[in-house]
Amino acid sequence: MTAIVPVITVDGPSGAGKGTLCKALAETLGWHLLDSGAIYRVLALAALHHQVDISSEEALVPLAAHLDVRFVAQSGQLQVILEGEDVSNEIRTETVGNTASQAAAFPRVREALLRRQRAFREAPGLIADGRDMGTVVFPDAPVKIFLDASAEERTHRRMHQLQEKGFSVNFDRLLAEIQERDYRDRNRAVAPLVPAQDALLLDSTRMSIEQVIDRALGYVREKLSLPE
Ligand SMILES: Nc1ncnc2c1ncn2[C@@H]1O[C@H](COP(=O)(O)OP(=O)(O)OP(=O)(O)O)[C@@H](O)[C@H]1O
Ligand SMILES: Nc1ccn([C@@H]2O[C@H](COP(=O)(O)O)[C@@H](O)[C@H]2O)c(=O)n1
Repeated sequence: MTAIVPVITVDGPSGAGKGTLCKALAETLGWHLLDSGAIYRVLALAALHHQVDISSEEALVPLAAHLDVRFVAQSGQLQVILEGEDVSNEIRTETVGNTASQAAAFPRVREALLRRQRAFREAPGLIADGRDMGTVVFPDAPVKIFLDASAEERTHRRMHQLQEKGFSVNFDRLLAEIQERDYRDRNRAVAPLVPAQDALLLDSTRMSIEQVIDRALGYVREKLSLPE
């Protein structure tokens, strides 16, 4: 009999700190990492590159089904390769994030990406970062975390992140973009951003990165009976 590979799901809105927490969990436990948002972002970028109409589910489904994307681990970073080109930085803009969220609202687009995401479930375990990891993609995951923070705090975090990369950012415009994306992700008909019923709710608004990691790791160890 094959053992079921354990999954830890971390869902939440943009800028809540999911990627940061997931990376720390993956490194500490030595497990695999799925950044499902990167898949939606790559789809958005492919649509922009190939002038595919982002408002057409019909046009997006074949693109999603045949998406030529690879994730390559290099010096502790995950490189995202689309059609042979390194797009790791290009997919991180708010424009691509917003386009991804429009494409992600289509049920058949989500369906086309489902198997690709589930294929990341490999021994010894998987940390899955996204919006619907605990509710749709891995509903049987033994550990689920929903990581949140206020929209203002998430905007501050994103602003610092973008400024560090040399982009100049307007707080109010960024907040409006984040709120627009939140609204779309939370209110779509399929796989909306909601906590799984059995998820630990973690509001990181007033928590440092270290506090979030400590709290999450404590919860994971308790749920999976792992030693300290
Ligand atoms: N608890 C925290 N306190 C302060 N800054 C944080 C905290 N958690 C994460 N950050 C910072 O906030 C920024 C966004 O974090 P991260 O990329 O992990 O968010 P995310 O939820 O994965 O966002 P997205 O879904 O858009 O990819 C990063 O610069 C990160 O260092
Ligand atoms: N499981 C997921 C992951 C992401 N999305 C959509 O993609 C957008 C970009 O995601 P990031 O985590 O990289 O910011 C996001 O706003 C969602 O619309 C999704 O639907 N499901």
